[in-house]
Amino acid sequence: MSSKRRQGDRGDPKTKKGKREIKAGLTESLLDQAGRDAARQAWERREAGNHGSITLSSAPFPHCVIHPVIQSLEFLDGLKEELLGLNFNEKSNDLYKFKQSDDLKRRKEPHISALRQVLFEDFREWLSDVTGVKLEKTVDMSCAQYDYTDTLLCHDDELEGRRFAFILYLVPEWLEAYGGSLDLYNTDENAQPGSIAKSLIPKWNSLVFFEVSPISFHQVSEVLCEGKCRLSVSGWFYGPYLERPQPFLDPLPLRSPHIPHDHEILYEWVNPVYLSVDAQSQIQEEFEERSEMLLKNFLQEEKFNEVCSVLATQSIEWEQCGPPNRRCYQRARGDLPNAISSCMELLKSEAFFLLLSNLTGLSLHFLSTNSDDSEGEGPSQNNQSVSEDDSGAEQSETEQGQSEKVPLCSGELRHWTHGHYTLIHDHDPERHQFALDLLLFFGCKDWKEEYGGFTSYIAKEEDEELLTVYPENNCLALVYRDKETMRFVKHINHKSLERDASHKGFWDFAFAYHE
Ligand SMILES: O=C(O)CCC(=O)C(=O)O
Ligand SMILES: [Fe+2]
Repeated sequence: MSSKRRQGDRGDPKTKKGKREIKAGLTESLLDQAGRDAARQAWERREAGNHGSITLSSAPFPHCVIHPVIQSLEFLDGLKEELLGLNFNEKSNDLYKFKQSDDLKRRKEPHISALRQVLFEDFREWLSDVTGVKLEKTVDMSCAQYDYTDTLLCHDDELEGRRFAFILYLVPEWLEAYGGSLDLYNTDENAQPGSIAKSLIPKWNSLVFFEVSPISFHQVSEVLCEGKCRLSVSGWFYGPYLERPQPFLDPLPLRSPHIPHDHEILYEWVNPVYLSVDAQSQIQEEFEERSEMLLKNFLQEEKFNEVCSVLATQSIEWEQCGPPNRRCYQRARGDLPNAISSCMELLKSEAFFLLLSNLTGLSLHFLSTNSDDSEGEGPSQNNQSVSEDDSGAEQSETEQGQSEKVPLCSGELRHWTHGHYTLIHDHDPERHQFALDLLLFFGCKDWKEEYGGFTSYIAKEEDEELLTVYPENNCLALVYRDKETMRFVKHINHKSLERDASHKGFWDFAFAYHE
């Protein structure tokens, strides 16, 4: 059957219903033998330079821009028309937001077929020759459309067998200010991305390719201009599998036991409606069922307002958190203004651990009545986590062989503004753990869902969304997360600046509590 299909694809187009053959010719520089030899030599020596329409560069990792790449401009117009006629699907997750066409592997449109042929036959042959990598015939290409606020955040493209990534740009005249550049990242001694080393502005009829490697970190920066469509065809060439180095592990956030503080601190800070025994047992019942809870107006109003105004007006030392393939936001450090450090203290206090135990049914304090030893079961057997099918069986596992477990917490004050996000990644030390997540929001007035900045909880492997927490003033979100649950904060896009052009964004206290 495959030979039949191949024949069908390649049947002589001139005679087929008398149609004119559509061919996408490559630029002279790619056909010329002398140019090819020069490019091969330069690639081998990692030498930057121009060879006709080919520009080779080696920093921050080997890549190449070919402009122009296709000889016939008429062909590209036809191609663009066919591409825009395809069905596009909105794609959105932690890493990206853009529109992707149906797979181009089997499309029969004449220009798309011709492009497939020229890229995966003629160009692949050139690429193989120049780079010395034997490339397979595997076709992997799709069409992407990035509009206002779309982005593809920092990633390395690594997947078994991918050796070269390519992108053919079909964009109108493009300016740096439009965003949508292909940014290439520097990497540090741990092969983690840092700053942006180079931004490539997309150009009509240009093709970029780069070697996929453990350091080929890149992003499509957010498109900042309304009404501009960044259209491209991209994909990968496959070859022999390369060994990957061991992944870099993030250090585990520092966890500490509660700090001594009696319940006075609760009466000072927390809305009294959450302090009555009745309210707490009602909340606990609901939490045990749903594993999540939003407590509105959580702090007393004056306290909330005080923290808000300090956040907005007093100087706080913010540290940029990375690496960009994992996160991008600001974390408070150093000496904090009084109102802020007192709020931190509240969340770390013994009284607060007990309050959380009462609100959730988790055993975060030895005085909590939640450890149902009498039934001979683990402390929180009755707590179903946000991932549905959890039996809670792993609860009895001891952590790092500790015989006596002390409830612990870690937490930080974070600032969220345009361009910030967190990503799900395989080497998150917080993954595969049970935890009670706490988020408490400030400065979110008029924040809209379309800005991003919400926290999404998803089930591992499936892209199924379990729960989304939207930033909301003085709202305390509690989520019991299990080993199968992952979370991310959605990229905050350019629209967020319509709310406050001064990049104020919002703030949250983000804590995790472990039984
Ligand atoms: O469109 C671009 O410039 C890059 C696309 C990309 O990195 C990808 O699709 O993996
Ligand atoms: Fe990529």
